[in-house]
Amino acid sequence: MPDELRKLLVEHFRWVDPGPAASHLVSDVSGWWREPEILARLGPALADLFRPDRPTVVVSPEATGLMLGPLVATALGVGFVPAYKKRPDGRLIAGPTTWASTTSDYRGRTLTLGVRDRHLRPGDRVLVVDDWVATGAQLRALYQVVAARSAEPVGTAAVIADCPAGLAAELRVRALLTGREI
Ligand SMILES: O=P(O)(O)OC[C@H]1O[C@H](OP(=O)(O)OP(=O)(O)O)[C@H](O)[C@@H]1O
Ligand SMILES: Nc1ncnc2[nH]cnc12
Repeated sequence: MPDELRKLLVEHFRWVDPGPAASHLVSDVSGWWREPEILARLGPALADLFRPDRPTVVVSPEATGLMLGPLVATALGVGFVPAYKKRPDGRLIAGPTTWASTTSDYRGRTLTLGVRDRHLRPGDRVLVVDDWVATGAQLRALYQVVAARSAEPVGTAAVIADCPAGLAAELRVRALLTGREI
């Protein structure tokens, strides 16, 4: 386990109080991108969690995942595919796209996540990468999208697994930190 990196991740993470109207603190991981050592080591550390599973592609949801996923894909020597969230303003993603809706996520939202069809091939071994797993709602929707494209979700590499061990096992989540450590 990369203990030095784990220490740096905790050090450069912030809980932020958005103000009196907010019901809970929000996470701020922006400090991770500002720290060159974290930026250099995070992709390889997450990639190592799944190297033996031989992923052929990395998929991550917007927004934070779009920064993290390419670091992991580069470390694995595979390609990267962004997953988009359907927008309330109706703006479309260009090209045929497979969508799946989430159950209620950690903020009580129901989201619809989509991936362009041409970027997932039958037989692809898909590694989902994200910063945080809470209810697993977004992961479940992404796994549905992957399966609908006849590809296989091998699991999820996350920085923080803030969920029960049973859920992490069911969704094949491997993480660098638990919710209690942050
Ligand atoms: O386990 P869940 O309940 O599905 O929640 C976890 C997801 O929620 C957060 O993203 P968010 O949608 O807040 O987007 P962000 O990356 O823009 O912060 C986080 O980055 C995960 O993608
Ligand atoms: N970014 C985040 N993702 C999931 N759960 C959270 N709880 C607080 N911040 C979070």
